Amino acid sequence: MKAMRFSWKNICLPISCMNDTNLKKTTTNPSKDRLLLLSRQTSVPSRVYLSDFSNSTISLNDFSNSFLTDIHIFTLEELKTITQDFSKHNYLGEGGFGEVYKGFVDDSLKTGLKAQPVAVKALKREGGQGHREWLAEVIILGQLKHPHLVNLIGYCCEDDHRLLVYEYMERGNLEDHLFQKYGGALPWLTRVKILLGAAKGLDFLHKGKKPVIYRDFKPSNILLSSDYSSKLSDFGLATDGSEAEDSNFTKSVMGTEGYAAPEYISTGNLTTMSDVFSFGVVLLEMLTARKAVEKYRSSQRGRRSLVEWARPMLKDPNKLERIIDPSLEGRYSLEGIRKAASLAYQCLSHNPKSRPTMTTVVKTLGPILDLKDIQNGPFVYIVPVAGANEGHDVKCKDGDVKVTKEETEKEAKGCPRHRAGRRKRRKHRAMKSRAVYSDTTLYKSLGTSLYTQAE
Ligand SMILES: Nc1ncnc2c1ncn2[C@@H]1O[C@H](COP(=O)(O)OP(=O)(O)OP(=O)(O)O)[C@@H](O)[C@H]1O
Repeated sequence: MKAMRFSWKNICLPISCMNDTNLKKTTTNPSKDRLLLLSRQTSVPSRVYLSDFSNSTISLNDFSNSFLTDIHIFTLEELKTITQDFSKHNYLGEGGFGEVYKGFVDDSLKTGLKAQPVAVKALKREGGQGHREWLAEVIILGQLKHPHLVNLIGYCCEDDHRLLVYEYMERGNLEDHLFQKYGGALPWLTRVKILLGAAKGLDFLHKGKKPVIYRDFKPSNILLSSDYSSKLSDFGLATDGSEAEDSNFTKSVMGTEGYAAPEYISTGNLTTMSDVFSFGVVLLEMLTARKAVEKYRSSQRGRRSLVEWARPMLKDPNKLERIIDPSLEGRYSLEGIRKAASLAYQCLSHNPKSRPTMTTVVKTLGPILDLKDIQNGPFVYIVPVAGANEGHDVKCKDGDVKVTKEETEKEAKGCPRHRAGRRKRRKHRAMKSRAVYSDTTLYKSLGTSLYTQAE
């Protein structure tokens, strides 16, 4: 999905990817001196930060990439080969950075390269923001390795071409699953498992000496493996904490509408608590299967914030079930839902200091995964709502189209929906009906590791 970014910072770092053959061994630039020192290190190097590059004309190619962990440098020709010249058959999608293609690598391409499918992201060459984003991905993902961060396998930096090569994630991004682009509605425990993994990824980022602030936490940036293990991707907007000390670092607000913390939008002050707020938004999306920002032609202002709409109901046990994704068909632990709603409420606090840390979020979500008092209803087919964000208004069982009770209640509570063309949409949806699997079904088919806390 292309992000709807409400403001865009375009940092042009004075960095070149061309070899500087005249590079002197000592400079008057402390950042450059630090980089040269790091480049000569043979033992385990200390971490390199984004700010190390900001005042420097030094490039990644100017010194050995000793600080990058297991990162391969590819030529453009090699990446063309593995993606069949970026053919449309290999096309996976497009985001703000550029297009993404599937490829396959093995050690015939580079010695020591594990045989595996990969995703190759190619920077839009006309896009202004690209170089800083590309660099952030290489610097951060090239050094930080964790089971819940997508693995960066390598990069290409040739003339003005900037590409990134990641491990391939079989199930694509969470947004497509949650909003039912394909597959059945995600079962409750799968949602918890995905959230827990993503929370662990954020917690890891926040725990460093200089915390990494991810800044763009949203479902399209959470990738899923075959067993629904989640990994954070898209580190283009991430900041490793070093930039705040840098006078060149602008305080422009970046991110995606609906996910950014209110204090960050109003002051530009970015903290780890901004990520916690975004996590709360995604947690709310997982509970409701509604998008952070919903657009309505019929409503007065034309758009509605999920957070503002749902927040009052999160702490009211009598109202809570009204906002829960009806396609779950009640197949969830009520205690788990209540705990998750209470956690979302805390994450979405206006006061950043009242929000929990990601460590607390992980500790709260873990036990919810163990609550398996989940009802198993009959096997039903759900007709997904267009974008699943206009209200879960239509449910199809045995070919019937019915309007659910929730729909009536939601409308009564000021949750507007499109009326025009509804019949037409139902027909269209009925053709694309998808099965809803119970958690138990997935548990069996994917093995017992699915809902256990492996890491
Ligand atoms: N490692 C990967 N494995 C499999 N699919 C991927 C991988 N990385 C990206 N994709 C897919 O490529 C498409 C584009 O992803 P990308 O991360 O560039 O953009 P986005 O996150 O959808 O949008 P934005 O950049 O605006 O946040 C998405 O469909 C995504 O699921």
